[in-house]
Amino acid sequence: MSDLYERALELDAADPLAGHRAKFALDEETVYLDGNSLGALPAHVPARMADVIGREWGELRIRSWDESGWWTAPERIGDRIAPLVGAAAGQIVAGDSTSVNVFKAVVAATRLAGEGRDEILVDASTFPTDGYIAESAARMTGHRIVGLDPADIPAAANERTALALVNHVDYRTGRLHDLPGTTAALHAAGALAVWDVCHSAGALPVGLDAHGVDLAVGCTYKYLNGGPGAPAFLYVAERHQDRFDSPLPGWTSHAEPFGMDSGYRPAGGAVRGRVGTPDILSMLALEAALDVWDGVTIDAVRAKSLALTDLFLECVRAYVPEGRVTPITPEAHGERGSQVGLACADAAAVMPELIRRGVVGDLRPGLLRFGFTPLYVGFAETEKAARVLADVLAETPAA
Ligand SMILES: Cc1ncc(COP(=O)(O)O)c(C=O)c1O
Ligand SMILES: Nc1c(O)cccc1C(=O)C[C@H](N)C(=O)O
Repeated sequence: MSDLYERALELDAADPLAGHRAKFALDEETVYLDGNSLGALPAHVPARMADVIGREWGELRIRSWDESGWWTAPERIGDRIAPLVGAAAGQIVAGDSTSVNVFKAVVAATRLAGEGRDEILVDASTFPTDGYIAESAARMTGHRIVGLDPADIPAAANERTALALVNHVDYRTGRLHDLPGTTAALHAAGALAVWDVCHSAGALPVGLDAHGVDLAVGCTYKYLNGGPGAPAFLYVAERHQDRFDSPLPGWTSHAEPFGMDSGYRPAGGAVRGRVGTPDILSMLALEAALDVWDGVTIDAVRAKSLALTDLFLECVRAYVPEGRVTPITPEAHGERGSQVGLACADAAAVMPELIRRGVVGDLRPGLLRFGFTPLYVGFAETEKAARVLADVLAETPAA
């Protein structure tokens, strides 16, 4: 038995979150390191969905909008997400996709920023959808996009900056960007901070309220385990809500939606971020999935996430043949999210073979990406993943 394997067993034995794995539909043979793309299914969700479909839809039908709480689900679920991202109640609404919420947030931020600020700073390494949407929003609002390394955004913010749209964790490298410092620098320049927290929500403390973030968007199908295509969420800080002017003012964000008024009058609070009819089945699957967080602190999740990624990096260094992979995830804890990216010239051949052998990660161009979900990933399986990776690389000729 290797020293690292023994250490992994000790870490599992001392892991305060170890018991949470049983809440998920996972098999013991697979090492699932793809929760940063699609979180695992919480085991109780199918029974809840059978009730939603069979009774709420099948028997109550239209009455469920009121009697089963369907109508208020977006803001109710927003309040369940809120503590996980450091937000007080009443500031988050669940619904639509992340892409759609990026659009709402960027356009609304230009309106909050007011006249005379004609630049939108965008994280140049952003997940593509944010860049595409920001570019289109900028064309519509008459702003100019300035693409920057997130580390350079604080120094670049000036009197022309309306907002910056930044990813909290880089989807490729797993680098954790400086949310408090960047937000403070943007505010000092009179600009707004819009954060994409897709890769940090449910993985590490975000502190939206504590750090004075203006607007944020995130998805729920990764570390929040909401299911494929689960609704995203939009955070609008309370201080901005009265002036939040949505570019998609659908009827469900109206102050009196069933008044069927031909003139738009926005609802107060987070409801103002809604658009059209909520996707109830996905929404209620997400709501049920959030039960796995009962009694879990995000600090405990963060501590385990760092221990998992530390162990994985150490095992990769110890086991993997020299020169075949290069970690692109920062070593410093303060700069690391909950995933490890390994640059690998042979990634396209290696990842399918890894998956065939039961180690499920993600393939991105030239990159092997492994996500660590502390609620259900253990230490011994993390050590095993590095060992299997080493075997696959040893058997795969270098490109
Ligand atoms: C940072 C980030 N933003 C946005 C998205 C996707 O947006 P959408 O949920 O609209 O597909 C992803 C992943 O798919 C992502 O990683
Ligand atoms: N949203 C996804 C999808 O609909 C299909 C496959 C993967 C995804 C992802 O979430 C990708 C992920 N955001 C990434 O960081 O690469």
